[in-house]
Amino acid sequence: MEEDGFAATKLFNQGYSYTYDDVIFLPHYIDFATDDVSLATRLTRRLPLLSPVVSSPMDTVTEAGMAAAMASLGGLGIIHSNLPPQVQASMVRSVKSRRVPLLSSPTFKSSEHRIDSLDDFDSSPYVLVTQSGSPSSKLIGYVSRSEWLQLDGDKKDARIDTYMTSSNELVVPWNYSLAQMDNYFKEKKDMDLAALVKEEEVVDLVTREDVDRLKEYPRLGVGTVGPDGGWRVGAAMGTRLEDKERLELLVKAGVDVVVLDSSQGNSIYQIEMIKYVKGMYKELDVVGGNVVTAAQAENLIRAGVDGLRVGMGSGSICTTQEVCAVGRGQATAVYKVASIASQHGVPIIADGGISFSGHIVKALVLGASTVMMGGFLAGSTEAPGAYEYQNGCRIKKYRGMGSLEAMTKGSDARYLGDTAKLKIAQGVVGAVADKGSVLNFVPYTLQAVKQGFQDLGASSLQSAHDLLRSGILRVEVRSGAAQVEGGVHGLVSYVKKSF
Ligand SMILES: NC(=O)C1=CN([C@@H]2O[C@H](COP(=O)(O)OP(=O)(O)OC[C@H]3O[C@@H](n4cnc5c(N)ncnc54)[C@H](O)[C@@H]3O)[C@@H](O)[C@H]2O)C=CC1
Ligand SMILES: O=c1[nH]c(=O)c2[nH+]cn([C@@H]3O[C@H](COP(=O)(O)O)[C@@H](O)[C@H]3O)c2[nH]1
Ligand SMILES: [K+]
Repeated sequence: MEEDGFAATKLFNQGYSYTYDDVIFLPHYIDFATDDVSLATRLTRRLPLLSPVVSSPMDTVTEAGMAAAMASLGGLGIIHSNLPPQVQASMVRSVKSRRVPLLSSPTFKSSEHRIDSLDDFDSSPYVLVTQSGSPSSKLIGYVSRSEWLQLDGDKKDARIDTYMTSSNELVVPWNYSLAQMDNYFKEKKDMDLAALVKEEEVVDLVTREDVDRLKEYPRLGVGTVGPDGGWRVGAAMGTRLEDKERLELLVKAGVDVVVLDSSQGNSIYQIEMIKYVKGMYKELDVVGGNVVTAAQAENLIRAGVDGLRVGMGSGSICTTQEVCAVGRGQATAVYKVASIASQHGVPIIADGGISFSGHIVKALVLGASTVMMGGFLAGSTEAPGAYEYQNGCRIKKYRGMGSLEAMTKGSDARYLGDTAKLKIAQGVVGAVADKGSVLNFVPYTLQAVKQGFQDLGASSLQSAHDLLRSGILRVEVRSGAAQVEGGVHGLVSYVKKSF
């Protein structure tokens, strides 16, 4: 018999380090509709997700806004740790105190205060007025940016209570969903904002305009909701002594999972930290990594991890393979680590190197339970930072956590900044194009992933993994020419619009 394609085990045991673009799956048999594909999965042993997508713990990718949006999509955000532990913990709290994927962080004032300048409206079109001027007291009114701008010069400097709109009707429960917010605004025709209140504290405000914008995007499902009715959220931490204090604050804030953030997780530092976390906080799942080999994975599994993060040097901003000559092609890394982790029931996160939906299909079929993305999400509205213009293009900054710039900001200690003077970057600072809201492009991306699964005859992640391991699903390596052929070619010009 002529062999038609290869079983994955044959392909990945030939001494090559393959990346996603090197490999291609051969189609199998379709006996179900695209919408019958379920991408439901687990991030860790005990954390179920409806969508297999996770945002990277990077300071240009995941803060509270991204984490809330990822949770609303059924995925999860991991808040980076390149900031003081108190600030990271407050972001965790912020994500967990809302059920609409919006974050506006308004300025709070008391009625005797004055509005100093337009800066008070930087983060929100409204300033909220409470009895004491802090979020944890009774809401008595608000001032909108446009109203304040229309005031005469002198009036602008007057006490807020001389011109604010008084209202005691603005308040809605913190856990109102988008649909409930929409109903609220439909009923209250003359109201353009509502304040989310949790345990006597104003956690944020939602405007009619926000809700109308979100309604334009693909419909959200229930999202990743924890037992307390709030979004679930993860946080990154390191393996130093001071990270134990960070961990305590994160746990107090209600963090659902912690990720030990390192490029080479198979270290005495990480193994000790895994044991510490598992010993101290039995209910908390911990992700170890990064790893790219079975031996690394086995060590961390033995130490007690609940999930593994896979990838070394595959990230779009990574220079680790160039600088340190260590790493692995991401397709091989995912396949090899999944082979061992699946025997222990430990889910793996394929981290880095995702540029489009096909890469997600490859990662998931090769054994990952979720994909972690940095660059793919960094140009979105929800990523931290403001848009800028570069050569006429609207962009956002995206940088490696091992870039000199990110190290200087905060991760200095981890880079031996405390003991060594010679800093070596393992990442770059760059920019990515504006992609709009993740609430828009992620659902389309996931629909494309479902189409890939349908072509492979896999109606779920488990079924894809079974087809691959049994050798029914056939794989091949693409030659350089096959990769060119697989892309758009031979055109003078074209426009690529995917949805
Ligand atoms: N996935 C990837 O390919 C890569 C990711 N990165 C990202 O860059 C950031 C930093 O990664 P790393 O430099 O690997 O951070 P890291 O914190 O693991 O390591 C920094 C240095 O500190 C040392 N160290 C850690 N804990 C220690 C302890 N308790 N006592 C003494 N020394 C200790 C490590 O051995 C290493 O030399 C992370 O956000 C990571 O995700 C960086 C490079 C590659
Ligand atoms: O070599 C590196 N130097 C860095 O400075 C760096 N910062 C982040 N990361 C890793 O890259 C992942 C994101 O990759 P993508 O942009 O391809 O999604 C992330 O999730 C990380 O695993 C780094 N790797
Ligand atoms: K790279």
